[in-house]
Amino acid sequence: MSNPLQGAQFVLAAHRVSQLPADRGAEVAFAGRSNAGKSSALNALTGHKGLARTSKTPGRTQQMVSFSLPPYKDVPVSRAQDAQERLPLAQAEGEPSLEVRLVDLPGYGYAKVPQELREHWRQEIDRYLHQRRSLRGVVLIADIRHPLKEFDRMMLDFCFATGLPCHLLLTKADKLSRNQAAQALAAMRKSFPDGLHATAQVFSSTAGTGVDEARAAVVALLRQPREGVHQDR
Ligand SMILES: Nc1nc2c(ncn2[C@@H]2O[C@H](COP(=O)(O)OP(=O)(O)OP(=O)(O)O)[C@@H](O)[C@H]2O)c(=O)[nH]1
Repeated sequence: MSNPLQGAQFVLAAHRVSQLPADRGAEVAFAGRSNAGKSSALNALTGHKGLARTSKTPGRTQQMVSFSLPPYKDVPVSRAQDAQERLPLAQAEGEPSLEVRLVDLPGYGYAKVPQELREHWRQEIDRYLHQRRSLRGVVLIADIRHPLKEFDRMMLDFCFATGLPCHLLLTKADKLSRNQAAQALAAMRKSFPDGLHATAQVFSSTAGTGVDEARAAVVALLRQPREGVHQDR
């Protein structure tokens, strides 16, 4: 299967939402606690090993990092058809281009990050989720071996409250047997409240488990019409 997320390129790393690329087109944010495996997942999904830095030291991702999918960047509307054949997007009327981005949000919850910086990111992530009009959905990455933590719950609560779609990657599945992983997934799905616009899957960057499914989920999020997302975000 060809990779619809191939060719992702680093655009910029931002310390504030205001420093991110212009808020147009469509983007999907990758969120998760520090060390959950977010950078590894981004690398696996884009098929680009060195795209997001991976680290054995938790807390490395302390910036919002924006990646573009080049074929759709600055595609004039006259060529929209071409681009849509490759990654059909719900294009808002008057949209100047088909910019598509993935955004790596800072890993949350690493104890060694100074309190001041943690508070900064709590505020910026909140601002990002509430204000970013091009945001079509969130990929939440969590370690399949552990129950969801406060940050993960907050993210799901936010999605529930605003109607923002979420796809949960239960990663590091290679650390469990297939049966254990399936049970963890079933339990997770069961815990979703009715009305939460969320999907979940088993994933492993190391073993390549669930990569095609996750790519399809990201494309599905990018294709969400803007109206599908609650207007009061
Ligand atoms: N076994 C296993 N290890 C993984 C997997 N994904 C990531 N890891 C390991 O988990 C650690 C953290 O991975 P990262 O991808 O850097 O995690 P992150 O969430 O980006 O971390 P922060 O930079 O703290 O935000 C590294 O040692 C990875 O090698 C996986 O699917 N299986």
